[in-house]
Amino acid sequence: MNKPTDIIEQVSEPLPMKKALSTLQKMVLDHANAAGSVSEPYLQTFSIAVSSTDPLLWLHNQDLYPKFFWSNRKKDDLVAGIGTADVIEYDKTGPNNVSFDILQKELCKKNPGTRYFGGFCFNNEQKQDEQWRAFKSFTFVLPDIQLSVTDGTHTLSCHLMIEPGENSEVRYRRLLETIAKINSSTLRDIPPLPEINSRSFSPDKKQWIKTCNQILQRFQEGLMGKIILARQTLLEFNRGFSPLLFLLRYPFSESSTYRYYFEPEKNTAFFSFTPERLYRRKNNELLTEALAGTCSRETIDNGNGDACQQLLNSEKDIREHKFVKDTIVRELEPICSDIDMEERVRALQLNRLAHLYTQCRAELKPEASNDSAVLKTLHPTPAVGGVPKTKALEQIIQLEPFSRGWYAGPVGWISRNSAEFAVGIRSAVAKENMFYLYSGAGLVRGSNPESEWEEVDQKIADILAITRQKR
Ligand SMILES: C=C(O[C@H]1C=CC=C(C(=O)O)[C@@H]1O)C(=O)O
Ligand SMILES: [Mg+2]
Repeated sequence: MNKPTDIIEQVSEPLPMKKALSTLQKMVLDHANAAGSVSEPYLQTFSIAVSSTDPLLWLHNQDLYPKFFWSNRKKDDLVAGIGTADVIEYDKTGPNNVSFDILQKELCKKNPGTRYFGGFCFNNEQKQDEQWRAFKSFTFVLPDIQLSVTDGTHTLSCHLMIEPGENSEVRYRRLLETIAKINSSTLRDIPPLPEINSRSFSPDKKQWIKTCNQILQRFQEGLMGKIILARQTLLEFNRGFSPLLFLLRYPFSESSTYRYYFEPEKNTAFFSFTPERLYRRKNNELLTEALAGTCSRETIDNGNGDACQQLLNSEKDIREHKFVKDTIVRELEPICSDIDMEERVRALQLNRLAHLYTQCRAELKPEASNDSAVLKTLHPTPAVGGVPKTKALEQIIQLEPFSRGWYAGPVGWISRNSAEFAVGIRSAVAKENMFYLYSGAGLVRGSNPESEWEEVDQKIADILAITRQKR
């Protein structure tokens, strides 16, 4: 057998889904007959062009788990995946750096020429609330089957991982059974969401204001420069349903956000509509950014004002942004040979919000051209943590009345030489009929607790609007 990743591709005109599935089965079967044993992890990828299919609808029509979905901001890289050909996961409390190293080490062993999709919790030192149980400290999945859309080209692939000492025949048989379970129907029926029974906030507004004032006092004492405090909004629906409905109903065509979804068990999922990239790496080339400082259209001139202009003139938001920008540059210095952070701050217009935004390109030193080094350096930026970092992280655990789980953690994909991680904000974790929404706001000297409460409301407004759609 060849090593370590074999890519078996059938080059043909795009086939309709049903035909593509049966052709994939044939390709797998042909290789199953030549199977042998392996001395190191061996990965096979089979792929075939398939005719245009909406990956979210396709995912919605499947009844296999886990499920995931990824779309980058430009929407030229979409992937829907199901099942596990392989998983790299970890579930012990401890420093984030340990998690990053473990993922890196396991990935190196497999050296995959294809992508694993997953995420990390925000702070693995924190004991997590029950709704996060299925997500673990981190989970990265190589799916059995995936439908990807890259630059408009649709590809159906399946993966097969054989570990040393494993019976490869069993693996092939299992994969063939999984392909046989794929539903090729293109049903477009997207049911409305059920009714909401109750909604509650943690902390409530009174407690939020009290905590913010405590923090403002710390700023006065010169103990801290910035901290991001988050809120949890709990929605209780009158019955359980597929959280994927939130993605199917998200008005994404108008917004330049990532869309991330991971459903490890049926109806238990984490999803995020985040505008924020943590980084994109290709070999030693790194792209990252500072995104912090917010203005919502609704809050100026009844929605008629220019949120971008307002933001560029806001001294408090510029300062809030600068903490992130300066920290990124300072922390990248030891691991980069070249850093090019944009001088000028721009405003980025989203659906209802605008953010201050600066892009950064950097070249990683050879010894730091790996994702563990980059994750340790960048996560969490002061767009979700604070300054100084360690102090802010301690305060977050002490002051927030819930655990963050994967909220604000790195979510995305990783492979042998490249990776892309978004920051899992504007997110929710769903467990049957309970949906926990998370969002936060950066506090700096001069922040107004009431306005920060409203800023968080605006940040989850896109998700909440979906619950009000009638059909
Ligand atoms: C922490 C969040 O947003 C961050 C990203 C952009 C703007 C932010 C702000 O202006 O406070 C936050 O730092 C969140 O949405 O949960
Ligand atoms: Mg802000």
